[in-house]
Amino acid sequence: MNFAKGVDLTLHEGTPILSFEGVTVAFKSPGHSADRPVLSRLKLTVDEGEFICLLGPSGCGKTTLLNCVAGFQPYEGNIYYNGARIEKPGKERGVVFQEYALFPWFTVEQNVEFGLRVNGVQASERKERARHYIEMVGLAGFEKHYPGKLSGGMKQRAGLARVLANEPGILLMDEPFAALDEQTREKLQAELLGLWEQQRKTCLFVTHSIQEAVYLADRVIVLQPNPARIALDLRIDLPRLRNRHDERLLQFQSRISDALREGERPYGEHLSVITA
Ligand SMILES: Nc1ncnc2c1ncn2[C@@H]1O[C@H](COP(=O)(O)OP(=O)(O)OP(=O)(O)O)[C@@H](O)[C@H]1O
Repeated sequence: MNFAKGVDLTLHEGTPILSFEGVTVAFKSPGHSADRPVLSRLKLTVDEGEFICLLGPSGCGKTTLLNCVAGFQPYEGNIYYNGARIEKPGKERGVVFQEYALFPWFTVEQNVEFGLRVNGVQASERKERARHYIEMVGLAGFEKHYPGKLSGGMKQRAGLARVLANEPGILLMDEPFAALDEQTREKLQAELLGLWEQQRKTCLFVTHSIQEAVYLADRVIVLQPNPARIALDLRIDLPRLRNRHDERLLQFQSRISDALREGERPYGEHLSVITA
């Protein structure tokens, strides 16, 4: 796999690709007659090629937001991807889950080919694309292995290859490395940036780790709950690959940590919305 050592990957096109306009999602809440809003009139714009990390306390609505973009979650308001309102799932929006989402009875190769088969891609192209993406994520030689024989990191590589093979324009990643040990997680973070350098796909990446967010993102967005609001929208304007001990990275971490703590104050004590 290609690594992006020393290359400035911070620049992006600056063209909006994804926009949220007044997005509201409310769920039934036990014991309450009215639905409880998780997202309320949320506004957000994402530029093409931008790598965004979403952080926020558990239950604040990160997955709900991602699910809306994936087309899994009905919502009020509008979310436009590439000019079209998102109404349902589409192969231009690829989702990478924490739990790998591999079929245990399929080999790596068959898992990677699965989405292509569903989308009617011809056998010869399926084989070629599977080979290409399996190699890209560093799993060449493991094509015939079943997921049960792979480590957590390898499973997530296979999960990534499966999504990349559909050649989506945007990657929606919901805590994809959360289940991995720290060493593997750090390795995959660097590898993901290597892939991102090659492909420059827009990424929306949910994480609970401040360190992961500042290492990966162009922009870190901190959400606060009830309903989700953007408490911080912070641009991490440092070249990649970043040194995890860089003083500037630590300063970004402490701003994010402050924004997360802000939500722990009793209602009414909040400062106004902070932006970078
Ligand atoms: N289908 C649903 N029906 C009812 N409530 C739901 C549903 N999906 C999510 N919720 C509620 O909406 C809120 C936001 O959930 P969501 O999973 O988006 O949060 P999150 O920020 O991703 O949390 P975590 O960090 O723990 O994964 C939670 O209170 C959750 O219980």
